Amino acid sequence: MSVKPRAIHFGAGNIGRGFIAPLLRKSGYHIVFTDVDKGLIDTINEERAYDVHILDGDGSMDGEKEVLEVDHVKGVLSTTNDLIREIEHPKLKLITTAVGLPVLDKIAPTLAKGIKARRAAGGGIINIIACENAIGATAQLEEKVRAHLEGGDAAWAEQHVGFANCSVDRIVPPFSPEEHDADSKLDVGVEEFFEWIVEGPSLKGAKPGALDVPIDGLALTDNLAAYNERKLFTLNTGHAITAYLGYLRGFHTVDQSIADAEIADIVRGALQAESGAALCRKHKFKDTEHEAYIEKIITRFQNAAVKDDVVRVGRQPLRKLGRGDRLVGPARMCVEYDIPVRHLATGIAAALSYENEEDDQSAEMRKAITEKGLDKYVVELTGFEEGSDVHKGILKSYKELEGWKKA
Ligand SMILES: NC(=O)C1=CN([C@@H]2O[C@H](COP(=O)(O)OP(=O)(O)OC[C@H]3O[C@@H](n4cnc5c(N)ncnc54)[C@H](O)[C@@H]3O)[C@@H](O)[C@H]2O)C=CC1
Ligand SMILES: O=P(O)(O)OC[C@H]1O[C@](O)(CO)[C@@H](O)[C@@H]1O
Repeated sequence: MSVKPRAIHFGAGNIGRGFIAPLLRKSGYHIVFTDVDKGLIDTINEERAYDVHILDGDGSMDGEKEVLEVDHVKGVLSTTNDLIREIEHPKLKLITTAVGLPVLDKIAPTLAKGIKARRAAGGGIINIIACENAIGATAQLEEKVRAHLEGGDAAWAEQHVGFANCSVDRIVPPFSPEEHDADSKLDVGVEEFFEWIVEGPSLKGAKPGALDVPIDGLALTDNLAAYNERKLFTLNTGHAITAYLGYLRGFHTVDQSIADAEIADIVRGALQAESGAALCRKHKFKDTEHEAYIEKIITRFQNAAVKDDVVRVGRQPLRKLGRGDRLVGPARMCVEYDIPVRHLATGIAAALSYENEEDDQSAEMRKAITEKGLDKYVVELTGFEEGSDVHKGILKSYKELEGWKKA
């Protein structure tokens, strides 16, 4: 008897359609997208399929290397009871999310309601994986879901719902169907590279530590912390620095920015001698392998076919300046290992210099710098003491970058 497993994916956006769904579909899952965007859900239900354009080409086919179809998809609005019925569905095996970290708060009550309904319907085990750019995103979601469960429901969830953290890596910027002569506005453009690493021991199922229906392209690990930090403090660190410095220089895309020799030197300096050195010390990555990992990432930034906007990559600078996030996080790790952080300090200063009225966090940051003064604000944001080497380095770079703005 065929299994026909089902998966619900929260957030039918770029990562959902361009990364998670294609892998699930290839592995035999039927995908139910759920989103707050009614227009998007209606389109999914009208079209039932879309194409994923692999943007790693040589310039022929508009920079496209391959086009892959994702079919058998449907959509339900996340604000309706249809979603609860989907969570009850006996063939449901997996729930994934890619909605943005702050949105996990909003979906947690719905997930808890769905879990209660699944228990009442006599449903079986499911696993939940939050595919967001943050360390421990699923653990954060789990805590929020559990806050809405009590008594028998909480005990049932303990036995029947696995919450597994993961690291997700694929560059999926907004895609223009018109530019690519694409058939559907659901189509999405992605780089060829992807990496999805999931914490195996947290998964529940017939075989502990594994999914009952394995996903081709998903790797399991019992050491997620290392891969999570490797990805966030390399890909995201380099990407953010490239974006903020590029923005200051007036570039529009990541590939334009990384083609600037000075920017590329700063990014390499931050990733190799600083975050890379700390990551290798902490997680015992081999130097040569880590160097190759960095170089592969720089090649990915150079991919002109994805046309990744620096404004997208730099979005929400205050989140990116969080103490555990991609800029301050690796700098703090370097300090722990006595590694000087000249280039990371420049990256932090570039984020602090980000001036884009259309980004609420940029506006909030500019206001705070004016009201509190940069010295104090850097202490508040980063936790680095006033007068420490890193603190001084950030202030010095911030001044130097003022010259970039005028250039
Ligand atoms: N785009 C990328 O290259 C990558 C993104 N990520 C992470 O994936 C997450 C999603 O990013 P994108 O796909 O780029 O964003 P996106 O904006 O393209 O998609 C997010 C989707 O979530 C939906 N949504 C918002 N609130 C919702 C709610 N309450 N319930 C259900 N759906 C809701 C939105 O309507 C939208 O369709 C973020 O955490 C991002 O950091 C991670 C790796 C790569
Ligand atoms: O999605 P965020 O966290 O705002 O950051 C953008 C980053 O996420 C990615 O979309 C994928 O990791 C990168 O392109 C970029 O570094």
